[in-house]
Amino acid sequence: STHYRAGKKFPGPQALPLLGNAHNLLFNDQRRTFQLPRGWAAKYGDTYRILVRGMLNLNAIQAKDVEPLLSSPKLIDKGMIYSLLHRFLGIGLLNSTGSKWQHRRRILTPAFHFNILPSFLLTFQDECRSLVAQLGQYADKGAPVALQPFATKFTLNTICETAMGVKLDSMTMAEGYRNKIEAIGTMLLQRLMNPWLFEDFNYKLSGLQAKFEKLLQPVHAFTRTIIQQRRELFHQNVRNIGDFSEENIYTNLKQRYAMLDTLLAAEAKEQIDEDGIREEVDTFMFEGHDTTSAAVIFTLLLLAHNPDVQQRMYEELQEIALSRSDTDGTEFGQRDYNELKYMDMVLKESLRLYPPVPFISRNISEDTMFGDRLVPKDTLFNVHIFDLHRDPAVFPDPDRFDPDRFLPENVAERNPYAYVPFSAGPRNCIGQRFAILELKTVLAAILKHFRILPITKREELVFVADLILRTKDPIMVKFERRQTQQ
Ligand code: HEM
Repeated sequence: STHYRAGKKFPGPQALPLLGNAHNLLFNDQRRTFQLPRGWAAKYGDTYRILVRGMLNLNAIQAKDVEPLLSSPKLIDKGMIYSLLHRFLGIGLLNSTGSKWQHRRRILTPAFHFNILPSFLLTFQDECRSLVAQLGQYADKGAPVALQPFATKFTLNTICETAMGVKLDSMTMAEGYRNKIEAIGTMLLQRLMNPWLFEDFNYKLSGLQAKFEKLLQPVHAFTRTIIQQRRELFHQNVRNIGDFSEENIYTNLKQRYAMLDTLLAAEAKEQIDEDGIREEVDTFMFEGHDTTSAAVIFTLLLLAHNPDVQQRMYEELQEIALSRSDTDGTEFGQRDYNELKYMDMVLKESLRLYPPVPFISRNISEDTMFGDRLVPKDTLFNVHIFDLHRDPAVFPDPDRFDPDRFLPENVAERNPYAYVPFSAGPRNCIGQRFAILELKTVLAAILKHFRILPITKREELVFVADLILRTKDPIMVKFERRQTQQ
């Protein structure tokens, strides 16, 4: 077939007649499933192919093939794995395509404009105060901290308030909602790990479908209730304001702006209906919390092992605090966070080594040339961000943590597609600036109060296959109060 012939131009493990490479993929546990592509990346050192059910499956690990894929305005269809998310998220910004995606992206882009970020910053800082108080209790006891529950609670609270305008901590439903979101993640993963469960028929037969629906029901109901409550508030306000113009939505509301308000304004203009709003709100809740949580965890781990880097970040924070022109409050403003150039480099290097989204996937929607090789329509084209970020030709000694890799002069020398933690091109992460500001806020808050001491070693990390970069065992550090606090 076309796929078989096209595949011959790419290196890859031997494919068996009929089976293709199914024998390589089946019966692996999560740990081996994560390791398998790492081994292939090292062995082939170039985009490699596998054949699954007669379909060509290409795996890019270098900028030269990532660039034409991600920069293309045409190759924007997501891979089939994303269809597992349909029942949960509907077909929203993350997994829609074509004109629907374009329309939604146009509606939602203003919600992430840099003018909006300051209102989100207030929420980040509220949640940081609560996080620092919790970590302080562990510091005082000298007890180790397993980072995941703290980081996830922080990011889920933050996204709930910024996307939906709901403070989770104030609600009895909060724990329940958090637990269900986590259980949904676990079930999605279970399905991902067992390809025979991909078929809806098999999923139903296994009894898992019913269990999944039972989890989804209250989560969807929660989102729907929030939308209805917020719609009432929104229309009360808008009646006063008199129109739906953008500056009114963002600046004149009595309550803090939430992304949902942008969707409600679009609804009032009949650009989206209630199910559409729910799709987008659930998408933000899903995409916006686990990713950022992973970034918090791995950055703290790296800092625990690099006290000199912590010290430099701490000094930078003090420098900015001293040089501030707007001394109206004690908290940093958006401009102050923008000045944290060294912290920025540290974060970038952390997202290089531990990209929260280690893997993305596209369905090639038309025959396309990659260099001198034809990639036929309906090829599944994966980008292994984890391996791309460890290309030794671009990042020498790739496992070494070195923020200087992101000095402007070093960045200038690289192909920008060699480093894509937020993807790139038309389908890049809409929440990128939001995430970076959130990460800077939480790092600043933690470094101001604590030294981070190591417990888990980097060499001990055992990664497991998942939608988000995750380890088999908890990642632990210790927090120690700084003597001098300002
Ligand atoms: C460190 C944190 C984050 C990382 C590493 C990250 C990474 C990514 C990546 C790699 C993609 C491309 C996915 C693909 O091609 O399938 C993406 C898309 C997306 N992200 Fe993020 N993300 C982060 C935070 C966020 C936040 C905070 C939000 C929302 C508030 C968000 C919302 C989205 C959405 C809606 C998309 C789909 C965009 C589209 O297809 O038009 N992300 N993200």
